[in-house]
Amino acid sequence: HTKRTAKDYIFGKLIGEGCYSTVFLAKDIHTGKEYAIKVCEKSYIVRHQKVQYIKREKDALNKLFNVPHGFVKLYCTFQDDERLYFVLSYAKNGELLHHINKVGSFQLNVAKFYAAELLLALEKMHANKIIHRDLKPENILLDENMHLQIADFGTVKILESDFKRGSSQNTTDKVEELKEKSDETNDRSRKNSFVGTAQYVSPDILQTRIDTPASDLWALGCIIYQMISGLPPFRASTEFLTFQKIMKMEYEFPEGFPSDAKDLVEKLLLLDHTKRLGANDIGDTYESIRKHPFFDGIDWDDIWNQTPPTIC
Ligand SMILES: NC(=O)Nc1ccc2c(c1)=C(Cc1cc(-c3cccc(C(=O)NCCN4CCCCC4)c3)c[nH]1)C(=O)N=2
Repeated sequence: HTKRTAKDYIFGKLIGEGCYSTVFLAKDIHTGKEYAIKVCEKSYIVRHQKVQYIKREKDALNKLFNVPHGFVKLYCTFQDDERLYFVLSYAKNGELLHHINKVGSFQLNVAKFYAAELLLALEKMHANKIIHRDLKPENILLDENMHLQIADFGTVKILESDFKRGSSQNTTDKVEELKEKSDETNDRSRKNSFVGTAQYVSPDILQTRIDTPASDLWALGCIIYQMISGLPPFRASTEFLTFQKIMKMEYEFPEGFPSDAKDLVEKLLLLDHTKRLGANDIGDTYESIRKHPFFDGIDWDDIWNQTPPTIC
């Protein structure tokens, strides 16, 4: 078909907001299919030097298009004078964060299931040399069958092709962005979820400005902790105090936190990214994490075909 424009869609409710984007539910007038259309204001992107982030997001989504499970898909892009449009998968059951908050915290079998799907998605992302760098329950979606889809690749880093797991690359862009967001947050309404980002950001991004897939393993540890306890491990009233807690490893497990889960989280939430479980695994799978007792009973080859456990 001819190149789509905004006129080919009926725009519905607002279903997401980023710091430089707004996401709408939309219906294709020709096919009746529902999509999530991410709209970015060109003026904002240029003014805040986000052009490289938009390009990286498109590159990452294109690289992941043929991965059958675990990610929202980018179907097409188009633009008009003022905006860029990304036509993405609509994950009907919304954000993982909504489901955690709705029930307070997940039963162990539910947390294990979604931690396993998240690990498989991380394996595929990292095998494609993509580091997400902003994994959090707001960016993890559930599709109409309640399977996991990672969204929002606006802060990804795509590593050079000769990159080997266990190594890292220097970068300065992420910390500048965090500072910039924090500056923006100071001088405008707290529209974006910058505090949420602070709660999952790894020490390597905060302190050493190192880009490593192990930053996403840190976020995995935070998300497993949150699915089981209901709250992220590092939380404070401001971004700065949250950063302080992260750098001082100031977190604790609530009474009754399952021991296998506690052991896995402790092996992921390590300041030294090279020591995190999985950081030195070779090949395209995180065997040392898959083999952890927390994941006992997971059928890694069949999980995407299974009916997810009911969240209750
Ligand atoms: N920054 C980004 O790139 N953000 C993105 C990108 C792609 C994308 C994205 C965000 C999506 C976010 C999203 C949000 C929602 C959503 C938000 C609010 C309400 C609902 C909703 O009521 N869905 C119907 C079923 N619900 C399910 C949840 C419990 C209540 C009933 C869905 C569904 N999907 C999405 O579906 N696809």
